[in-house]
This record gives sequence, structure tokens and C-alpha cells, in this order.
Amino acid sequence: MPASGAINNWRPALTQPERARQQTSQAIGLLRQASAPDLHHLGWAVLWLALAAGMEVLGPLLGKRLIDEHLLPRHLDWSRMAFLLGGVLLTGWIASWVRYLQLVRLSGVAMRSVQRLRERVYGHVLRLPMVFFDRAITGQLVSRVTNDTEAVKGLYIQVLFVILDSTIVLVGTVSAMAWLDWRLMTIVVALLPFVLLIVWAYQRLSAPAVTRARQLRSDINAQIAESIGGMTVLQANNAEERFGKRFAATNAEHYTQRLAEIRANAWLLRPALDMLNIILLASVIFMFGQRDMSAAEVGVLYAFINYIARVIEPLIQITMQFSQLQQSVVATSRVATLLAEQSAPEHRAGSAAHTRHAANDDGAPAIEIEALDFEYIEGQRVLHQLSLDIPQGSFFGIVGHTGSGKSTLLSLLLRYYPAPHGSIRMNGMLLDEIDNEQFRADVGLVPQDPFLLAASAHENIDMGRGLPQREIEAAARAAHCHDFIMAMEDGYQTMLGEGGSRLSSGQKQLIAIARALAGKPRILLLDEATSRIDSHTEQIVQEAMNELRGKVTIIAIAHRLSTIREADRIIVLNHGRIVEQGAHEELMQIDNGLYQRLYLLQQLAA
Ligand SMILES: Nc1ncnc2c1ncn2[C@@H]1O[C@H](COP(=O)(O)OP(=O)(O)OP(=O)(O)O)[C@@H](O)[C@H]1O
Repeated sequence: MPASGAINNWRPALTQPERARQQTSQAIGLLRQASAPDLHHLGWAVLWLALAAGMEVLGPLLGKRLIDEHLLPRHLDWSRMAFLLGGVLLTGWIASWVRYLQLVRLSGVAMRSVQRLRERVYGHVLRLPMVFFDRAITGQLVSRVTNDTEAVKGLYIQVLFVILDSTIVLVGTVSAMAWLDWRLMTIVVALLPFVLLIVWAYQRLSAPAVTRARQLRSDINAQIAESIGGMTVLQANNAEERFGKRFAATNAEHYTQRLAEIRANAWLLRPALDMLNIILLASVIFMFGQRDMSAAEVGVLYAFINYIARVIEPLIQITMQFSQLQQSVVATSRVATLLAEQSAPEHRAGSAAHTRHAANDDGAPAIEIEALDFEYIEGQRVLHQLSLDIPQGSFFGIVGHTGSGKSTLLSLLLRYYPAPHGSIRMNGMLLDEIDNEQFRADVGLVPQDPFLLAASAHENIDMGRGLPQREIEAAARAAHCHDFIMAMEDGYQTMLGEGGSRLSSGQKQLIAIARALAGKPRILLLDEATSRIDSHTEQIVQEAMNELRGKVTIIAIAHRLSTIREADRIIVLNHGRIVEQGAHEELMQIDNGLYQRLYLLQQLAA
């Protein structure tokens, strides 16, 4: 049986239309959730939109009356003319003002939705179980949290509202034309499908360039990120010029593709649409010329000339938005899929007191492991029937060949993977029964890779706990890193650079130990904390551990056996099984034992 269902979550493949339907419903669902607190703003935005569109349709109607009723018949009723002219100007002014209000409302809703969604996605990612990160690709995850959440904004402003806006203007304008002169309206409407045809042809022509330019943009980002991340290797291999040339080639192709896109716009889209505009105007004027000129119809011509531009533009907008809509829906549905990933189980709160009680009064071992089996992939067992008791305050070392299961055991003790077969108890309680906060407070970890933040020494030890300076210093002293921190120009406030770049590997490791100690853990797990440090720093780490003896339960994985030589008990793993255990001297007595061989081999190498 697999250790976790999440590792093998097989689902039947969807057909293209099924996937499109699923993506659309996911996107709509997410959009609804993200904007739920702002629903009233959305209502206002739609209202402003309708008002603006109404004003835009009304303006030419007033203009028509001014021409037909006053200017052409020379019926100069100044007050009424001023009223109509004022109306034309006012409707235009109100339309742009209301559009501004609508945009402000809408942008607010869109940006707040992105903000909420981004926080939600990031918070969700922080709670995902380790099995998820085993198969996750960092760049993609970052893009989900940053770019894809931004697509929600695109969905609102660029797509949904542009389509809604354009549709309202289009329907309003065509209705006004029909009311004025349905025959002329028929000519305009008959020619409108050509707009769709032109935009469709433009998109067909420019689509390859648009897609390629987008790919190249992400290639450019990836190349920059890769070069910065591997700058030491890059410079050491004298590869600056080669990388520079590779970048220039990608950049040049990006330029060419963008140019092709702009050319398609300049050579096809705009001229063809302008031509259609002219044909429309000419047709309306021609039809108009066929009739008996009467004063009452010149105003209609004026209104139609005004309306023609207002019909073409929304149609272009609607057609152009469809490809954007598709992209936004796909991006939003990717966010929804990430949010649907199951979080690590929330361990119930309220049992903290019980944990302490069990530890203090029952004298339960710090760790009790019983018949533990584990596999990452079904059928490939990594740990076999492990049983082990680690008393409070003791120092245990875990050794074994590469791949013997040491880090896996540590991951299980850290609850990174769901409860496997067999049981693990900590301070007398099953791991699953300890609430999250208490568990994280009780267990400290010094990982193999110290992972320092681009922040000060203080922040790196504190890790957001908000500890007072004296506690930070006490932890740093216990980890023997106080002196070198104080030797830096700003002491604890010295910025350590990205990944702690201004520290040596050993110093980073000591800061990581201080960080773990600052949490005052009762159990301290060290995952090959001495693998990257020199013998002198190793001695410092050993001293630090010796000082902790009896106060904290220490479980240390070590490739370098000198680190755990002093341990109370050393567990030797081989292919996921405990094959030997005992103190250093005891294990050295086992003739041709695994530990003895490992130890002698290391002595030889030294
Ligand atoms: N996330 C994972 N998914 C699938 N298999 C894994 C995963 N992590 C480890 N394994 C496999 O589990 C086995 C034990 O690996 P583990 O990392 O626990 O060994 P280790 O003793 O810590 O090795 P090392 O000393 O090299 O760190 C290996 O065969 C490894 O390939």
C-alpha cells in the first residue's frame, strides 16, 4: 500500500471540450470567490458602465435634433439650441466621467481580488504536504502565485468588462440606428460581419508570432534566473561570452516575433478596418443620396456617421478579447487546481498540555518507533519494520550508506509525510495527535542545507518568532556563533546576503543550529549538519551538542562518524533496516560489522 494517496493520484484523462468546460467552471468559481467581498462594487461598476454606454448613444440623437429641428430649417430658437448643444456636450462629458468612475471601481475590485487570491494561494502552498513538493517545479509554483493570479485581474478588466461594455454599446447603438432609420441600419449591420472576418484573419496571421514571443519571453526570464543562480560556475568556466551570445540570440528572435506581430497589425488590421469604415460611410452616404433630400434627414446622416465608429470599435474589442479570455481562463483554472491540492492534515489543537504532561510525569521516551514501514512509491519499501526507543535527553546518532533511509526516517519524525504503517510516538503521544503549534515548538531541525534568508543575523535566528535580543544571543552563544556575529560590522543587524552568501559554510551551519536552539526545542534533529564544515567547526558543533546533553534529546544523522562518536547510542541503517545499534565502542567490537567498516574506511581516508 502506498504511504500516501497523494503520490499516486491518478485521474482519467479529459477530452478537450471536457477540459475547456472544467477550466471555465473552475475560473468562474475562483472569480466569484475572489470578488465575493466586493460584490456591491461590481454592481456599481456595471451600473456606471450602462450609464456611460447610454450617454454615448444619446449624444448623437441630441445632435440629430439640433440639426433637423433648428439648424437646417433655420429655426433659431437659441435657448432650445443651447439646451440641445449643451446636451451633446454634457452627455459626452458625463460618459467619460462615468467611465472613469467605473474604471476606478473595477480596478479596485480586480486588484483586491488579486491581492486576496495571491495571499490565499501563498498561504495554501505553505501548508501543502511534502509529497507535493517532491513533484513540484519551483518556477511553475512561483508563476502560479505571481502571474497566474494576475490573470484574474485580466479576466475582469481586459476581458469581461470590455466584452460587457462593448456589447452594451453595440446593442444600444444598433437599436438607436434602427429607431432612426431601419434601412440604413440594415446596410451597416450587413457589413459588420466583415469586421469579424478581418479580426479573425489578423489573429490567424499574428497568432504564431504572439505565441512564439510569449515563449521567448519566458526563455529570457529563465536564462537570466539560471545565469544569476549559477554565476560562480558560469564565471569559473569562462562562459560569460557564450551565455551572452545565447541571450542575444533569444532576445533577437523575440524582437523579430514582436515585429511580425506589429507588422500584421499595421499592414492588415488597421488598414482593412479603416477601409471598411470608409465603405460603410460611403454606403450610408450613397443610400442617403438616393433619397429626396429633406431637411429632416440630414440629422439622421449626422447620427449615423457618429454611430458607425461606435459600432466598429466594440466589435473589434469583443473579437480581440476572445484569445485573451482563453488565456485568462486557463491561467485562473491553474490557480484553482493548485488550490484544490490537499493541504497537510491539520493536527488538532488543545492537546499541548497533555503532551507536556506525558513527558514530565509518565517518563515516556522522547521517541518511540514501533514496526515502522514506509514507501514513497507503491511496492518500493524504503523502511522495514523499524522499532526504536529514544529516551528523553539522550543523544542518538543515525548512520548508514547513502540511500539507507536516514533522511526518510527524519522526514517521518518531522511529520513531512502522512502517518505510515507502524507507529511513532513523541513524548508518549502518537505524532498525529500532537497539535501543530506544539509539535513545531517541541521539535527543532538543523537541515543539511542551512537555508539562510537574505536578512540580518538576528532575523535569521529569530525566524519571525519575535524573540528578545537576549534569547537570540543565548541561542547564538549555545551554537558558538555569537563571536563571529559580533565581529561583523553591524553585529546581529548585519545583513547576511542572499542564502547567507557572505558567510562560510560552517558559519551558516552554526547560524542554523542557533536558529533551531532559539525555539527551545525538546528534541533536536540534525540532518548531516557537519557534512560541509571543516574539522575545527565540527569540533565547535560537537561542543555545542555536548553542552545540550541531558537537556535536549538529540538525534543526529551523520556521514562523518566523528560527529556522533560521543553519542549515547548509534543506530546503523542498511537498506531501511536497523542492522546494528549501540555506543561507539560497542559497535567497534562487532567484527566486520557495518559500523566498524564505515569507521575504519573514514579513518583511512582521513
Ligand atoms: N521523495 C522521494 N520520493 C521517492 N523516493 C525517495 C524520495 N526520497 C528518498 N527516496 C528514496 O528512498 C531511499 C532512502 O533515501 P534517503 O534519502 O532516506 O536515504 P539517506 O540514507 O538519507 O541517503 P543520503 O545519505 O544519501 O542522504 C532511496 O532509495 C531514495 O531513492
